[in-house]
Formats: sequence, C-alpha cells, structure tokens
Amino acid sequence: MIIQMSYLFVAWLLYVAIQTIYRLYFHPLKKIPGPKLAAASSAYEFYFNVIKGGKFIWEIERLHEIYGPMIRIAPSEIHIKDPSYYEEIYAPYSRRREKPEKFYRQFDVDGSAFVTVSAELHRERRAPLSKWFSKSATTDMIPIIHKNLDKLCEHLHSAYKSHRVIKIDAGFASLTSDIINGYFLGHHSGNLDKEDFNENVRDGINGILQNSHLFFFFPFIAKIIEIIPLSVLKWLNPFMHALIAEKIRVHGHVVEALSGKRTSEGSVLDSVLDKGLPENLRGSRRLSNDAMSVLTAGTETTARALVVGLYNIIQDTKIKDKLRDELKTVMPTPQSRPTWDQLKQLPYLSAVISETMRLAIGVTMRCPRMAPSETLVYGDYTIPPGTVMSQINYFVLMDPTIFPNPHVFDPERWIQAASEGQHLERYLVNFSKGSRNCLGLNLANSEMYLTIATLIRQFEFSLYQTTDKDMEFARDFAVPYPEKGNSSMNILVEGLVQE
Ligand code: HEM
Repeated sequence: MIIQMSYLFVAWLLYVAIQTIYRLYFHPLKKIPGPKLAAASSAYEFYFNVIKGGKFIWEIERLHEIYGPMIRIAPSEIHIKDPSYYEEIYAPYSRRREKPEKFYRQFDVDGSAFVTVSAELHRERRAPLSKWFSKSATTDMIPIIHKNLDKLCEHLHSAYKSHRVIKIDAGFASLTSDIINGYFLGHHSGNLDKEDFNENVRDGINGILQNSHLFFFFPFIAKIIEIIPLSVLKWLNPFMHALIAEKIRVHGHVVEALSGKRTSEGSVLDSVLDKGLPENLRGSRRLSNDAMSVLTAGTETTARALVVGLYNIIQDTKIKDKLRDELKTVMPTPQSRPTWDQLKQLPYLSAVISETMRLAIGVTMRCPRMAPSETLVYGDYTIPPGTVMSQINYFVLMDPTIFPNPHVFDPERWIQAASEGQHLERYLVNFSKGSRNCLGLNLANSEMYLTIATLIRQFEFSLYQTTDKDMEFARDFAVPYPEKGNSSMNILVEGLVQE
C-alpha cells in the first residue's frame, strides 16, 4: 500500500513538473510579462485571495507597476490595465465574448444568464429578462421605488423625533432588497417594515461573496454545503445558513410560479413564464439560479453605492447645499415626487451620481472574458483566441490620468469635463460594457437618483461614529469590503428641511 502511494506521489510530482515546464516555456502566453510563479501555478492567486482574504487585486496593481500594462496573472489568464483597451475586452455581441466557466462557478448559480459561458446561450437566456429591465420598464417601476422610499423616510422621521441613531447601510440594503424582491419575485420581503430595518438582510449575500474565492478553488464545497441540514449549518456558519435558506425560499417561489400560482403583484418571473418561456429554459433549478443572481446583484451593489454617496455629500456642506438648491427646481416642496426623467436632466445631481458611482466601484472582481474566435493585439503582443482576459473596473475608475486626485469626491470634475466637450462617461465603467454588461443598470441608476434626491431634499444628516475606515475598500470579495465586516454607516437625522 505504502509503495503504491509512493508511486502515485512520484507520478503526481512528475505531472506537476511537466505542467510547470509547459506553462513557462511552451504555453501560448509564455511571452506575456509577469512573475514566473503566477505563470506556473494558480497557487499565487490562492495565496492572496484565499489565505490573505481578497487581496489579489492589490497584488495585480503592484505587478502592473513592475511589469507594465499587460501581465500574466495566472497560468491561462492575463490582465490589462489600460482604459483605452476596455472596449476590446468588453466588446458587443457582434464580436462574441464568452465567460470562463472556471471563474464563474464560484457563485454557484449554474444555468443562470450571469454565469453562462457561450455567447449564443447567454443571449437566449438573457433575452426574456432584458425587456423587464429596459429604460421604459424601469420607468414603470418608479412607483414601487417611491413606495419603498416612503418607508425609509418614515424611519428617518421617527429617528429624528426620538434622536435615534440610524444604521443607514442596513436601511439601504433593506430598500434595494425589498424593491428587487417585489419586482422580480412578487415577494414582500418586508425588510423596511422591521424596526431598525433588517440588519441581517445581507447575511446570505455575505455567505456567497465572502466565500467566493474559496469556492473558486474548491467549487465542490458549495455543493456540500447545500446538503448540510439547515439546523447544523446555522450552528456552523450563520452566513452560509442564510444563503441556503434564501436559496430554498427563492426555489419555492419559482416552483409556485411554474405551477401557475401567480403573485398578486404580477412579478417579472410571472410575466416571463406567461410570455411562453421556451421549455429548455423552464427548469426550476435554472430559474431559481437566475433569480438568485438578480436578487444578489440587485441588493448589495446599489446599497453600498448609496452609502458612499450619502457619506460624501453630507460631509461637504457646499456640495450638499448646491445639490439641494438644484433639486428645488424640480422638487418645489420637500415631499415632491419628481420623475426619474426630471432628475436625469439636473446637471449637478447627475455629476454627484457619477462621482458616487466612480468612488463606490460596485463590482471589484475581475469579470473575465474570452474571445473564442478572434485574435486580439495589444501593443507588441498577440492574445490568442480563448485567452482569459480582464480589466478590473477599479483601475479604470481610479486612473489618475483620467480622474486627477481619484480618491477625492469631486462632482465638479464631471461638470468641467462636459463644458470642455470631454466624454468622461466613457470611463464610468461600473456596469461593465458589451454583451455581458449589467442587466440592472437602469434600475440601479433610478434607485440612486430617486433616493439621493429624496433624502437630500427632505433631511439634514450628520455622521455618527463613522469614519473613512468604515468606507474603505480593502478586500475584494466580488464587491468592495473593508478590512472587517461590511461597509457600515451610522447617521443622525439633525433636522427636517422646511422650505
Ligand atoms: C450600483 C449597482 C450595480 C453595479 C455597479 C453593477 C455592476 C455589474 C457588473 C460590473 C456586471 C458584469 C459582471 C460580470 O461581468 O461578470 C453586472 C452584471 C449583472 N448585474 Fe449588475 N450591477 C449593479 C446593480 C444591479 C441591479 C440593481 C441588478 C438587478 C437586476 C443587477 C443585475 C445584474 C445581472 C443579472 C448581471 C449579469 C448580466 C449578464 O451576465 O447577462 N445589477 N452588474
């Protein structure tokens, strides 16, 4: 037995040695600059993302400083840090981009549009959803957003009366979660109905995101977790428990919708099924994974962007006053309900939202793509078809040659650029670009405009025990996380705007 094991071990060593020699000296990416260790083994990424916890992004940044704008970050993967090349990677349907299965399996939503590899299959899976997230569909959703915003405002009014501290990060996550649950599933999740919101609303999302690097390397762990009884899981890991409980809940909705039981509100899911979704797309598991990806993507990203926006606005009286003065032109009273279209016409509000998005980043993972049938060229290098490539949004949004003093919240940069005829929006890449860009970008934008406008028009806030440390982006777990916990923000409602 021991002799057989030794043979196996020697065979494995031999395999690793041959694989390493191939990757270093014969691989099609052998000429791409970068550390030999990253070219030879994905242990390099494992160390930074799993052992150190979401730190590979900072190593990639360091490697670019040493090796230049194009580097090999893993045996079969390159990263390019050059905003002018963004649209080459994130290209439209006509240039057929695919997602690498190995990367996206970490989210454990097999069969969803989000993780679909092939360009054609992705198109088929995304098409039934796209219609419900278009600009005009989102405009029809504005009453739902207002209804939920009213609830948030009630909390703020009562906090003002009782001088209570508000944990607004939980408030925003409750808001975005209630909106997307109501719209997509017709489910009243009631997070905003709870006193002090639902502090645990992000537990399930944390369950998948904070473990995403682990699942990237060991996807079977996600499958094992699914078969552990909930009572045991609750004891082992509350975030994973929340994730699996959420999956079970969502699957239940899908099964009901498939059986013809319709929600009274008439959800996207109901409508998609009513419109004759083809049989091959009607699997309950596939549909609930689509729903999970929409609910997850639709909650934390926008909620955190709202936190970043409010944090920066209320700290700068000049910005806040200028914004409020402009809002008064379409919101004559603090309770006025502007349309999203009216708000989009306001140049200063638009500048504030753009600057908020830029600093919020949204998605910090590297969103890799492959061009299966196209040879790309970058500088002196050719990128063979099928190469996994990416450009992390953070590097574009924080590029000091495009956005001087990139860490400073400065809405004026957008006003100035517009007056000089510069199209800075080209570099506002939060929602990615091309065929695989964000499905919910209209929803996210409308939530941002309406929430920021409503809160700034109605309330005076101050920060309570919240500093830059709570807002920092220190770890990449697909979205930005600080060193510990979630981005958090406590506020006091200091006053109600009277005129
Ligand atoms: C500030 C808010 C948001 C940001 C910054 C954001 C960003 C992104 C990015 C960068 C991608 C591409 C991911 C990739 O390449 O793997 C993406 C995809 C996606 N987002 Fe968003 N997102 C936001 C809000 C939303 C909302 C509100 C929804 C709700 C519908 C949503 C649903 C999706 C879906 C379903 C995909 C996958 C699309 C596909 O592969 O066809 N996102 N998002």
